[in-house]
Amino acid sequence: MTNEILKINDLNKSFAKRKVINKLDLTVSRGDIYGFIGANGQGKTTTIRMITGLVFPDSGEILINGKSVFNEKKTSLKNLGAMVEAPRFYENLSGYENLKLMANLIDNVGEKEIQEVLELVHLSDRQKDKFSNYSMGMKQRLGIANTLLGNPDLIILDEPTNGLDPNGMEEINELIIYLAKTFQKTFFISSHLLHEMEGICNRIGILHQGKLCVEGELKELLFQSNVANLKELYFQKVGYHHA
Ligand SMILES: Nc1ncnc2c1ncn2[C@@H]1O[C@H](COP(=O)(O)OP(=O)(O)OP(=O)(O)O)[C@@H](O)[C@H]1O
Repeated sequence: MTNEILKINDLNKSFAKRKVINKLDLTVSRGDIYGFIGANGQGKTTTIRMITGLVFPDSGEILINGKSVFNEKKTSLKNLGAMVEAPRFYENLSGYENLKLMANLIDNVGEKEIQEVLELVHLSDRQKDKFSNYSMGMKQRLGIANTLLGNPDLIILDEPTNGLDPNGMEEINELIIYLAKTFQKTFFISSHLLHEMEGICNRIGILHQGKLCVEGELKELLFQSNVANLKELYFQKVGYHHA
């Protein structure tokens, strides 16, 4: 078992003639809460869609636990749970019914595990409510419950706190930290919310112009760059542009 749970080597992706991802290298180690940070349109979602096998790169390599997402798709993706953009569920089904449908797609996931993941995200007592009646925070938590089905080691969350109020954000952040500490889950979280990321991530990578302009342990990066926080680090590395 490799300590590098996610490894991206020399990844490239263009749409029409626009290069979005340009020689991207990235490493996530087991146990990290990794913040994948970048401004709007820098290619975070595109990268995540490539990691989850939804989009094909032009070239390069993505390994999960040392297994290629493109050459060994089934084995590599078995160890991955992902919530890409907003979680998509059936509005007229309950939270439970939605999870049950997702669980049916995964080998060896039964009733017990569905109830366990609902408990973990604090939705047990609302599992029979229709998804359409859930608050945004509840919808995100159901999305995270879905990523936990099948007990993967690596969880990818694309902007998990986008649109949530401070209380909803705190709930999601606490849940991520709890799952990482209690079940040794590794998280790869994309966001442009610097303060949020600083609060939960041990390691970060800043995506700028298609590649990482900085990657490493957050505390070390702040120390080495002689800055007080992630926001200062971000502007030091990326620069400040008037819109
Ligand atoms: N299928 C597609 N066809 C053409 N262009 C695309 C496609 N998907 C993404 N792009 C373009 O690629 C660039 C990166 O988009 P992406 O959604 O990956 O960025 P992002 O960092 O996730 O941004 P945001 O924070 O706004 O979600 C954008 O310019 C976008 O318009």
